[in-house]
Amino acid sequence: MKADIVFKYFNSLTETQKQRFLRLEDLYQDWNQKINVVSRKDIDELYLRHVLHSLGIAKVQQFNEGAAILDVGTGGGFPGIPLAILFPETQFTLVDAIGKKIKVVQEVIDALKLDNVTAHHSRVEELHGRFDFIVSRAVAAMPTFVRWTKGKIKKDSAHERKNGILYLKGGNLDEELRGYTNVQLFELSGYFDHPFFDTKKVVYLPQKFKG
Ligand SMILES: C[S@@+](CC[C@H](N)C(=O)[O-])C[C@H]1O[C@@H](n2cnc3c(N)ncnc32)[C@H](O)[C@@H]1O
Repeated sequence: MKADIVFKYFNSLTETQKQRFLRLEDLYQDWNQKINVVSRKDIDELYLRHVLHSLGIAKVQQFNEGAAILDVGTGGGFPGIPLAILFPETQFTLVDAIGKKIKVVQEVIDALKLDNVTAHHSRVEELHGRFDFIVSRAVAAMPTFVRWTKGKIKKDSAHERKNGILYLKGGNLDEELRGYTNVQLFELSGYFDHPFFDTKKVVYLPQKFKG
């Protein structure tokens, strides 16, 4: 069973969570035939490259009940959908600038009856509201991303860690992250034993407030 790789690293899932993870394969296979939201190469490795990778954020930060999380540029729903399955008491907002991607995300939300997720067709710069954490993968370089999401993080923290950005990135980030003195990198190879994660990281950038 392909979802086993997820169950191996998240071994205290409820039956509902397991069933939801298991359904992702059929849902994405089906939707990908109609609208290409996940690259053809990656769809065969959905649980490794998309689901488990998304859940790497959860190894770094557990989200509290009632917390608000924004997934910027969610595409087909990553990392937002796997995280919303894992944290059913946390509220997730998934946003993407491309309508057909949000249509797929909405179909997945409906099929799984995920009542803790809302999906919006919008550029993030035009979205209102404030969130505890902003999560993302493969959307923009950090300086652009920080500019787009400015003013969207709540000042008061509901978690031990300060509110901020949790971004899934790979490769050498020295150049891109130069100038962010408060950034922290978490190597996913420390949590998941598979070559796919060799260069993968969660980049945590705490929100800075003036005054
Ligand atoms: C490479 S895809 C990544 C999708 C998903 N995060 C993943 O990792 O599978 C980048 C996505 O970001 C979206 N995007 C880019 N700029 C955006 C913006 N300013 N606001 C909202 N979505 C944006 C694009 O429409 C696209 O779906």
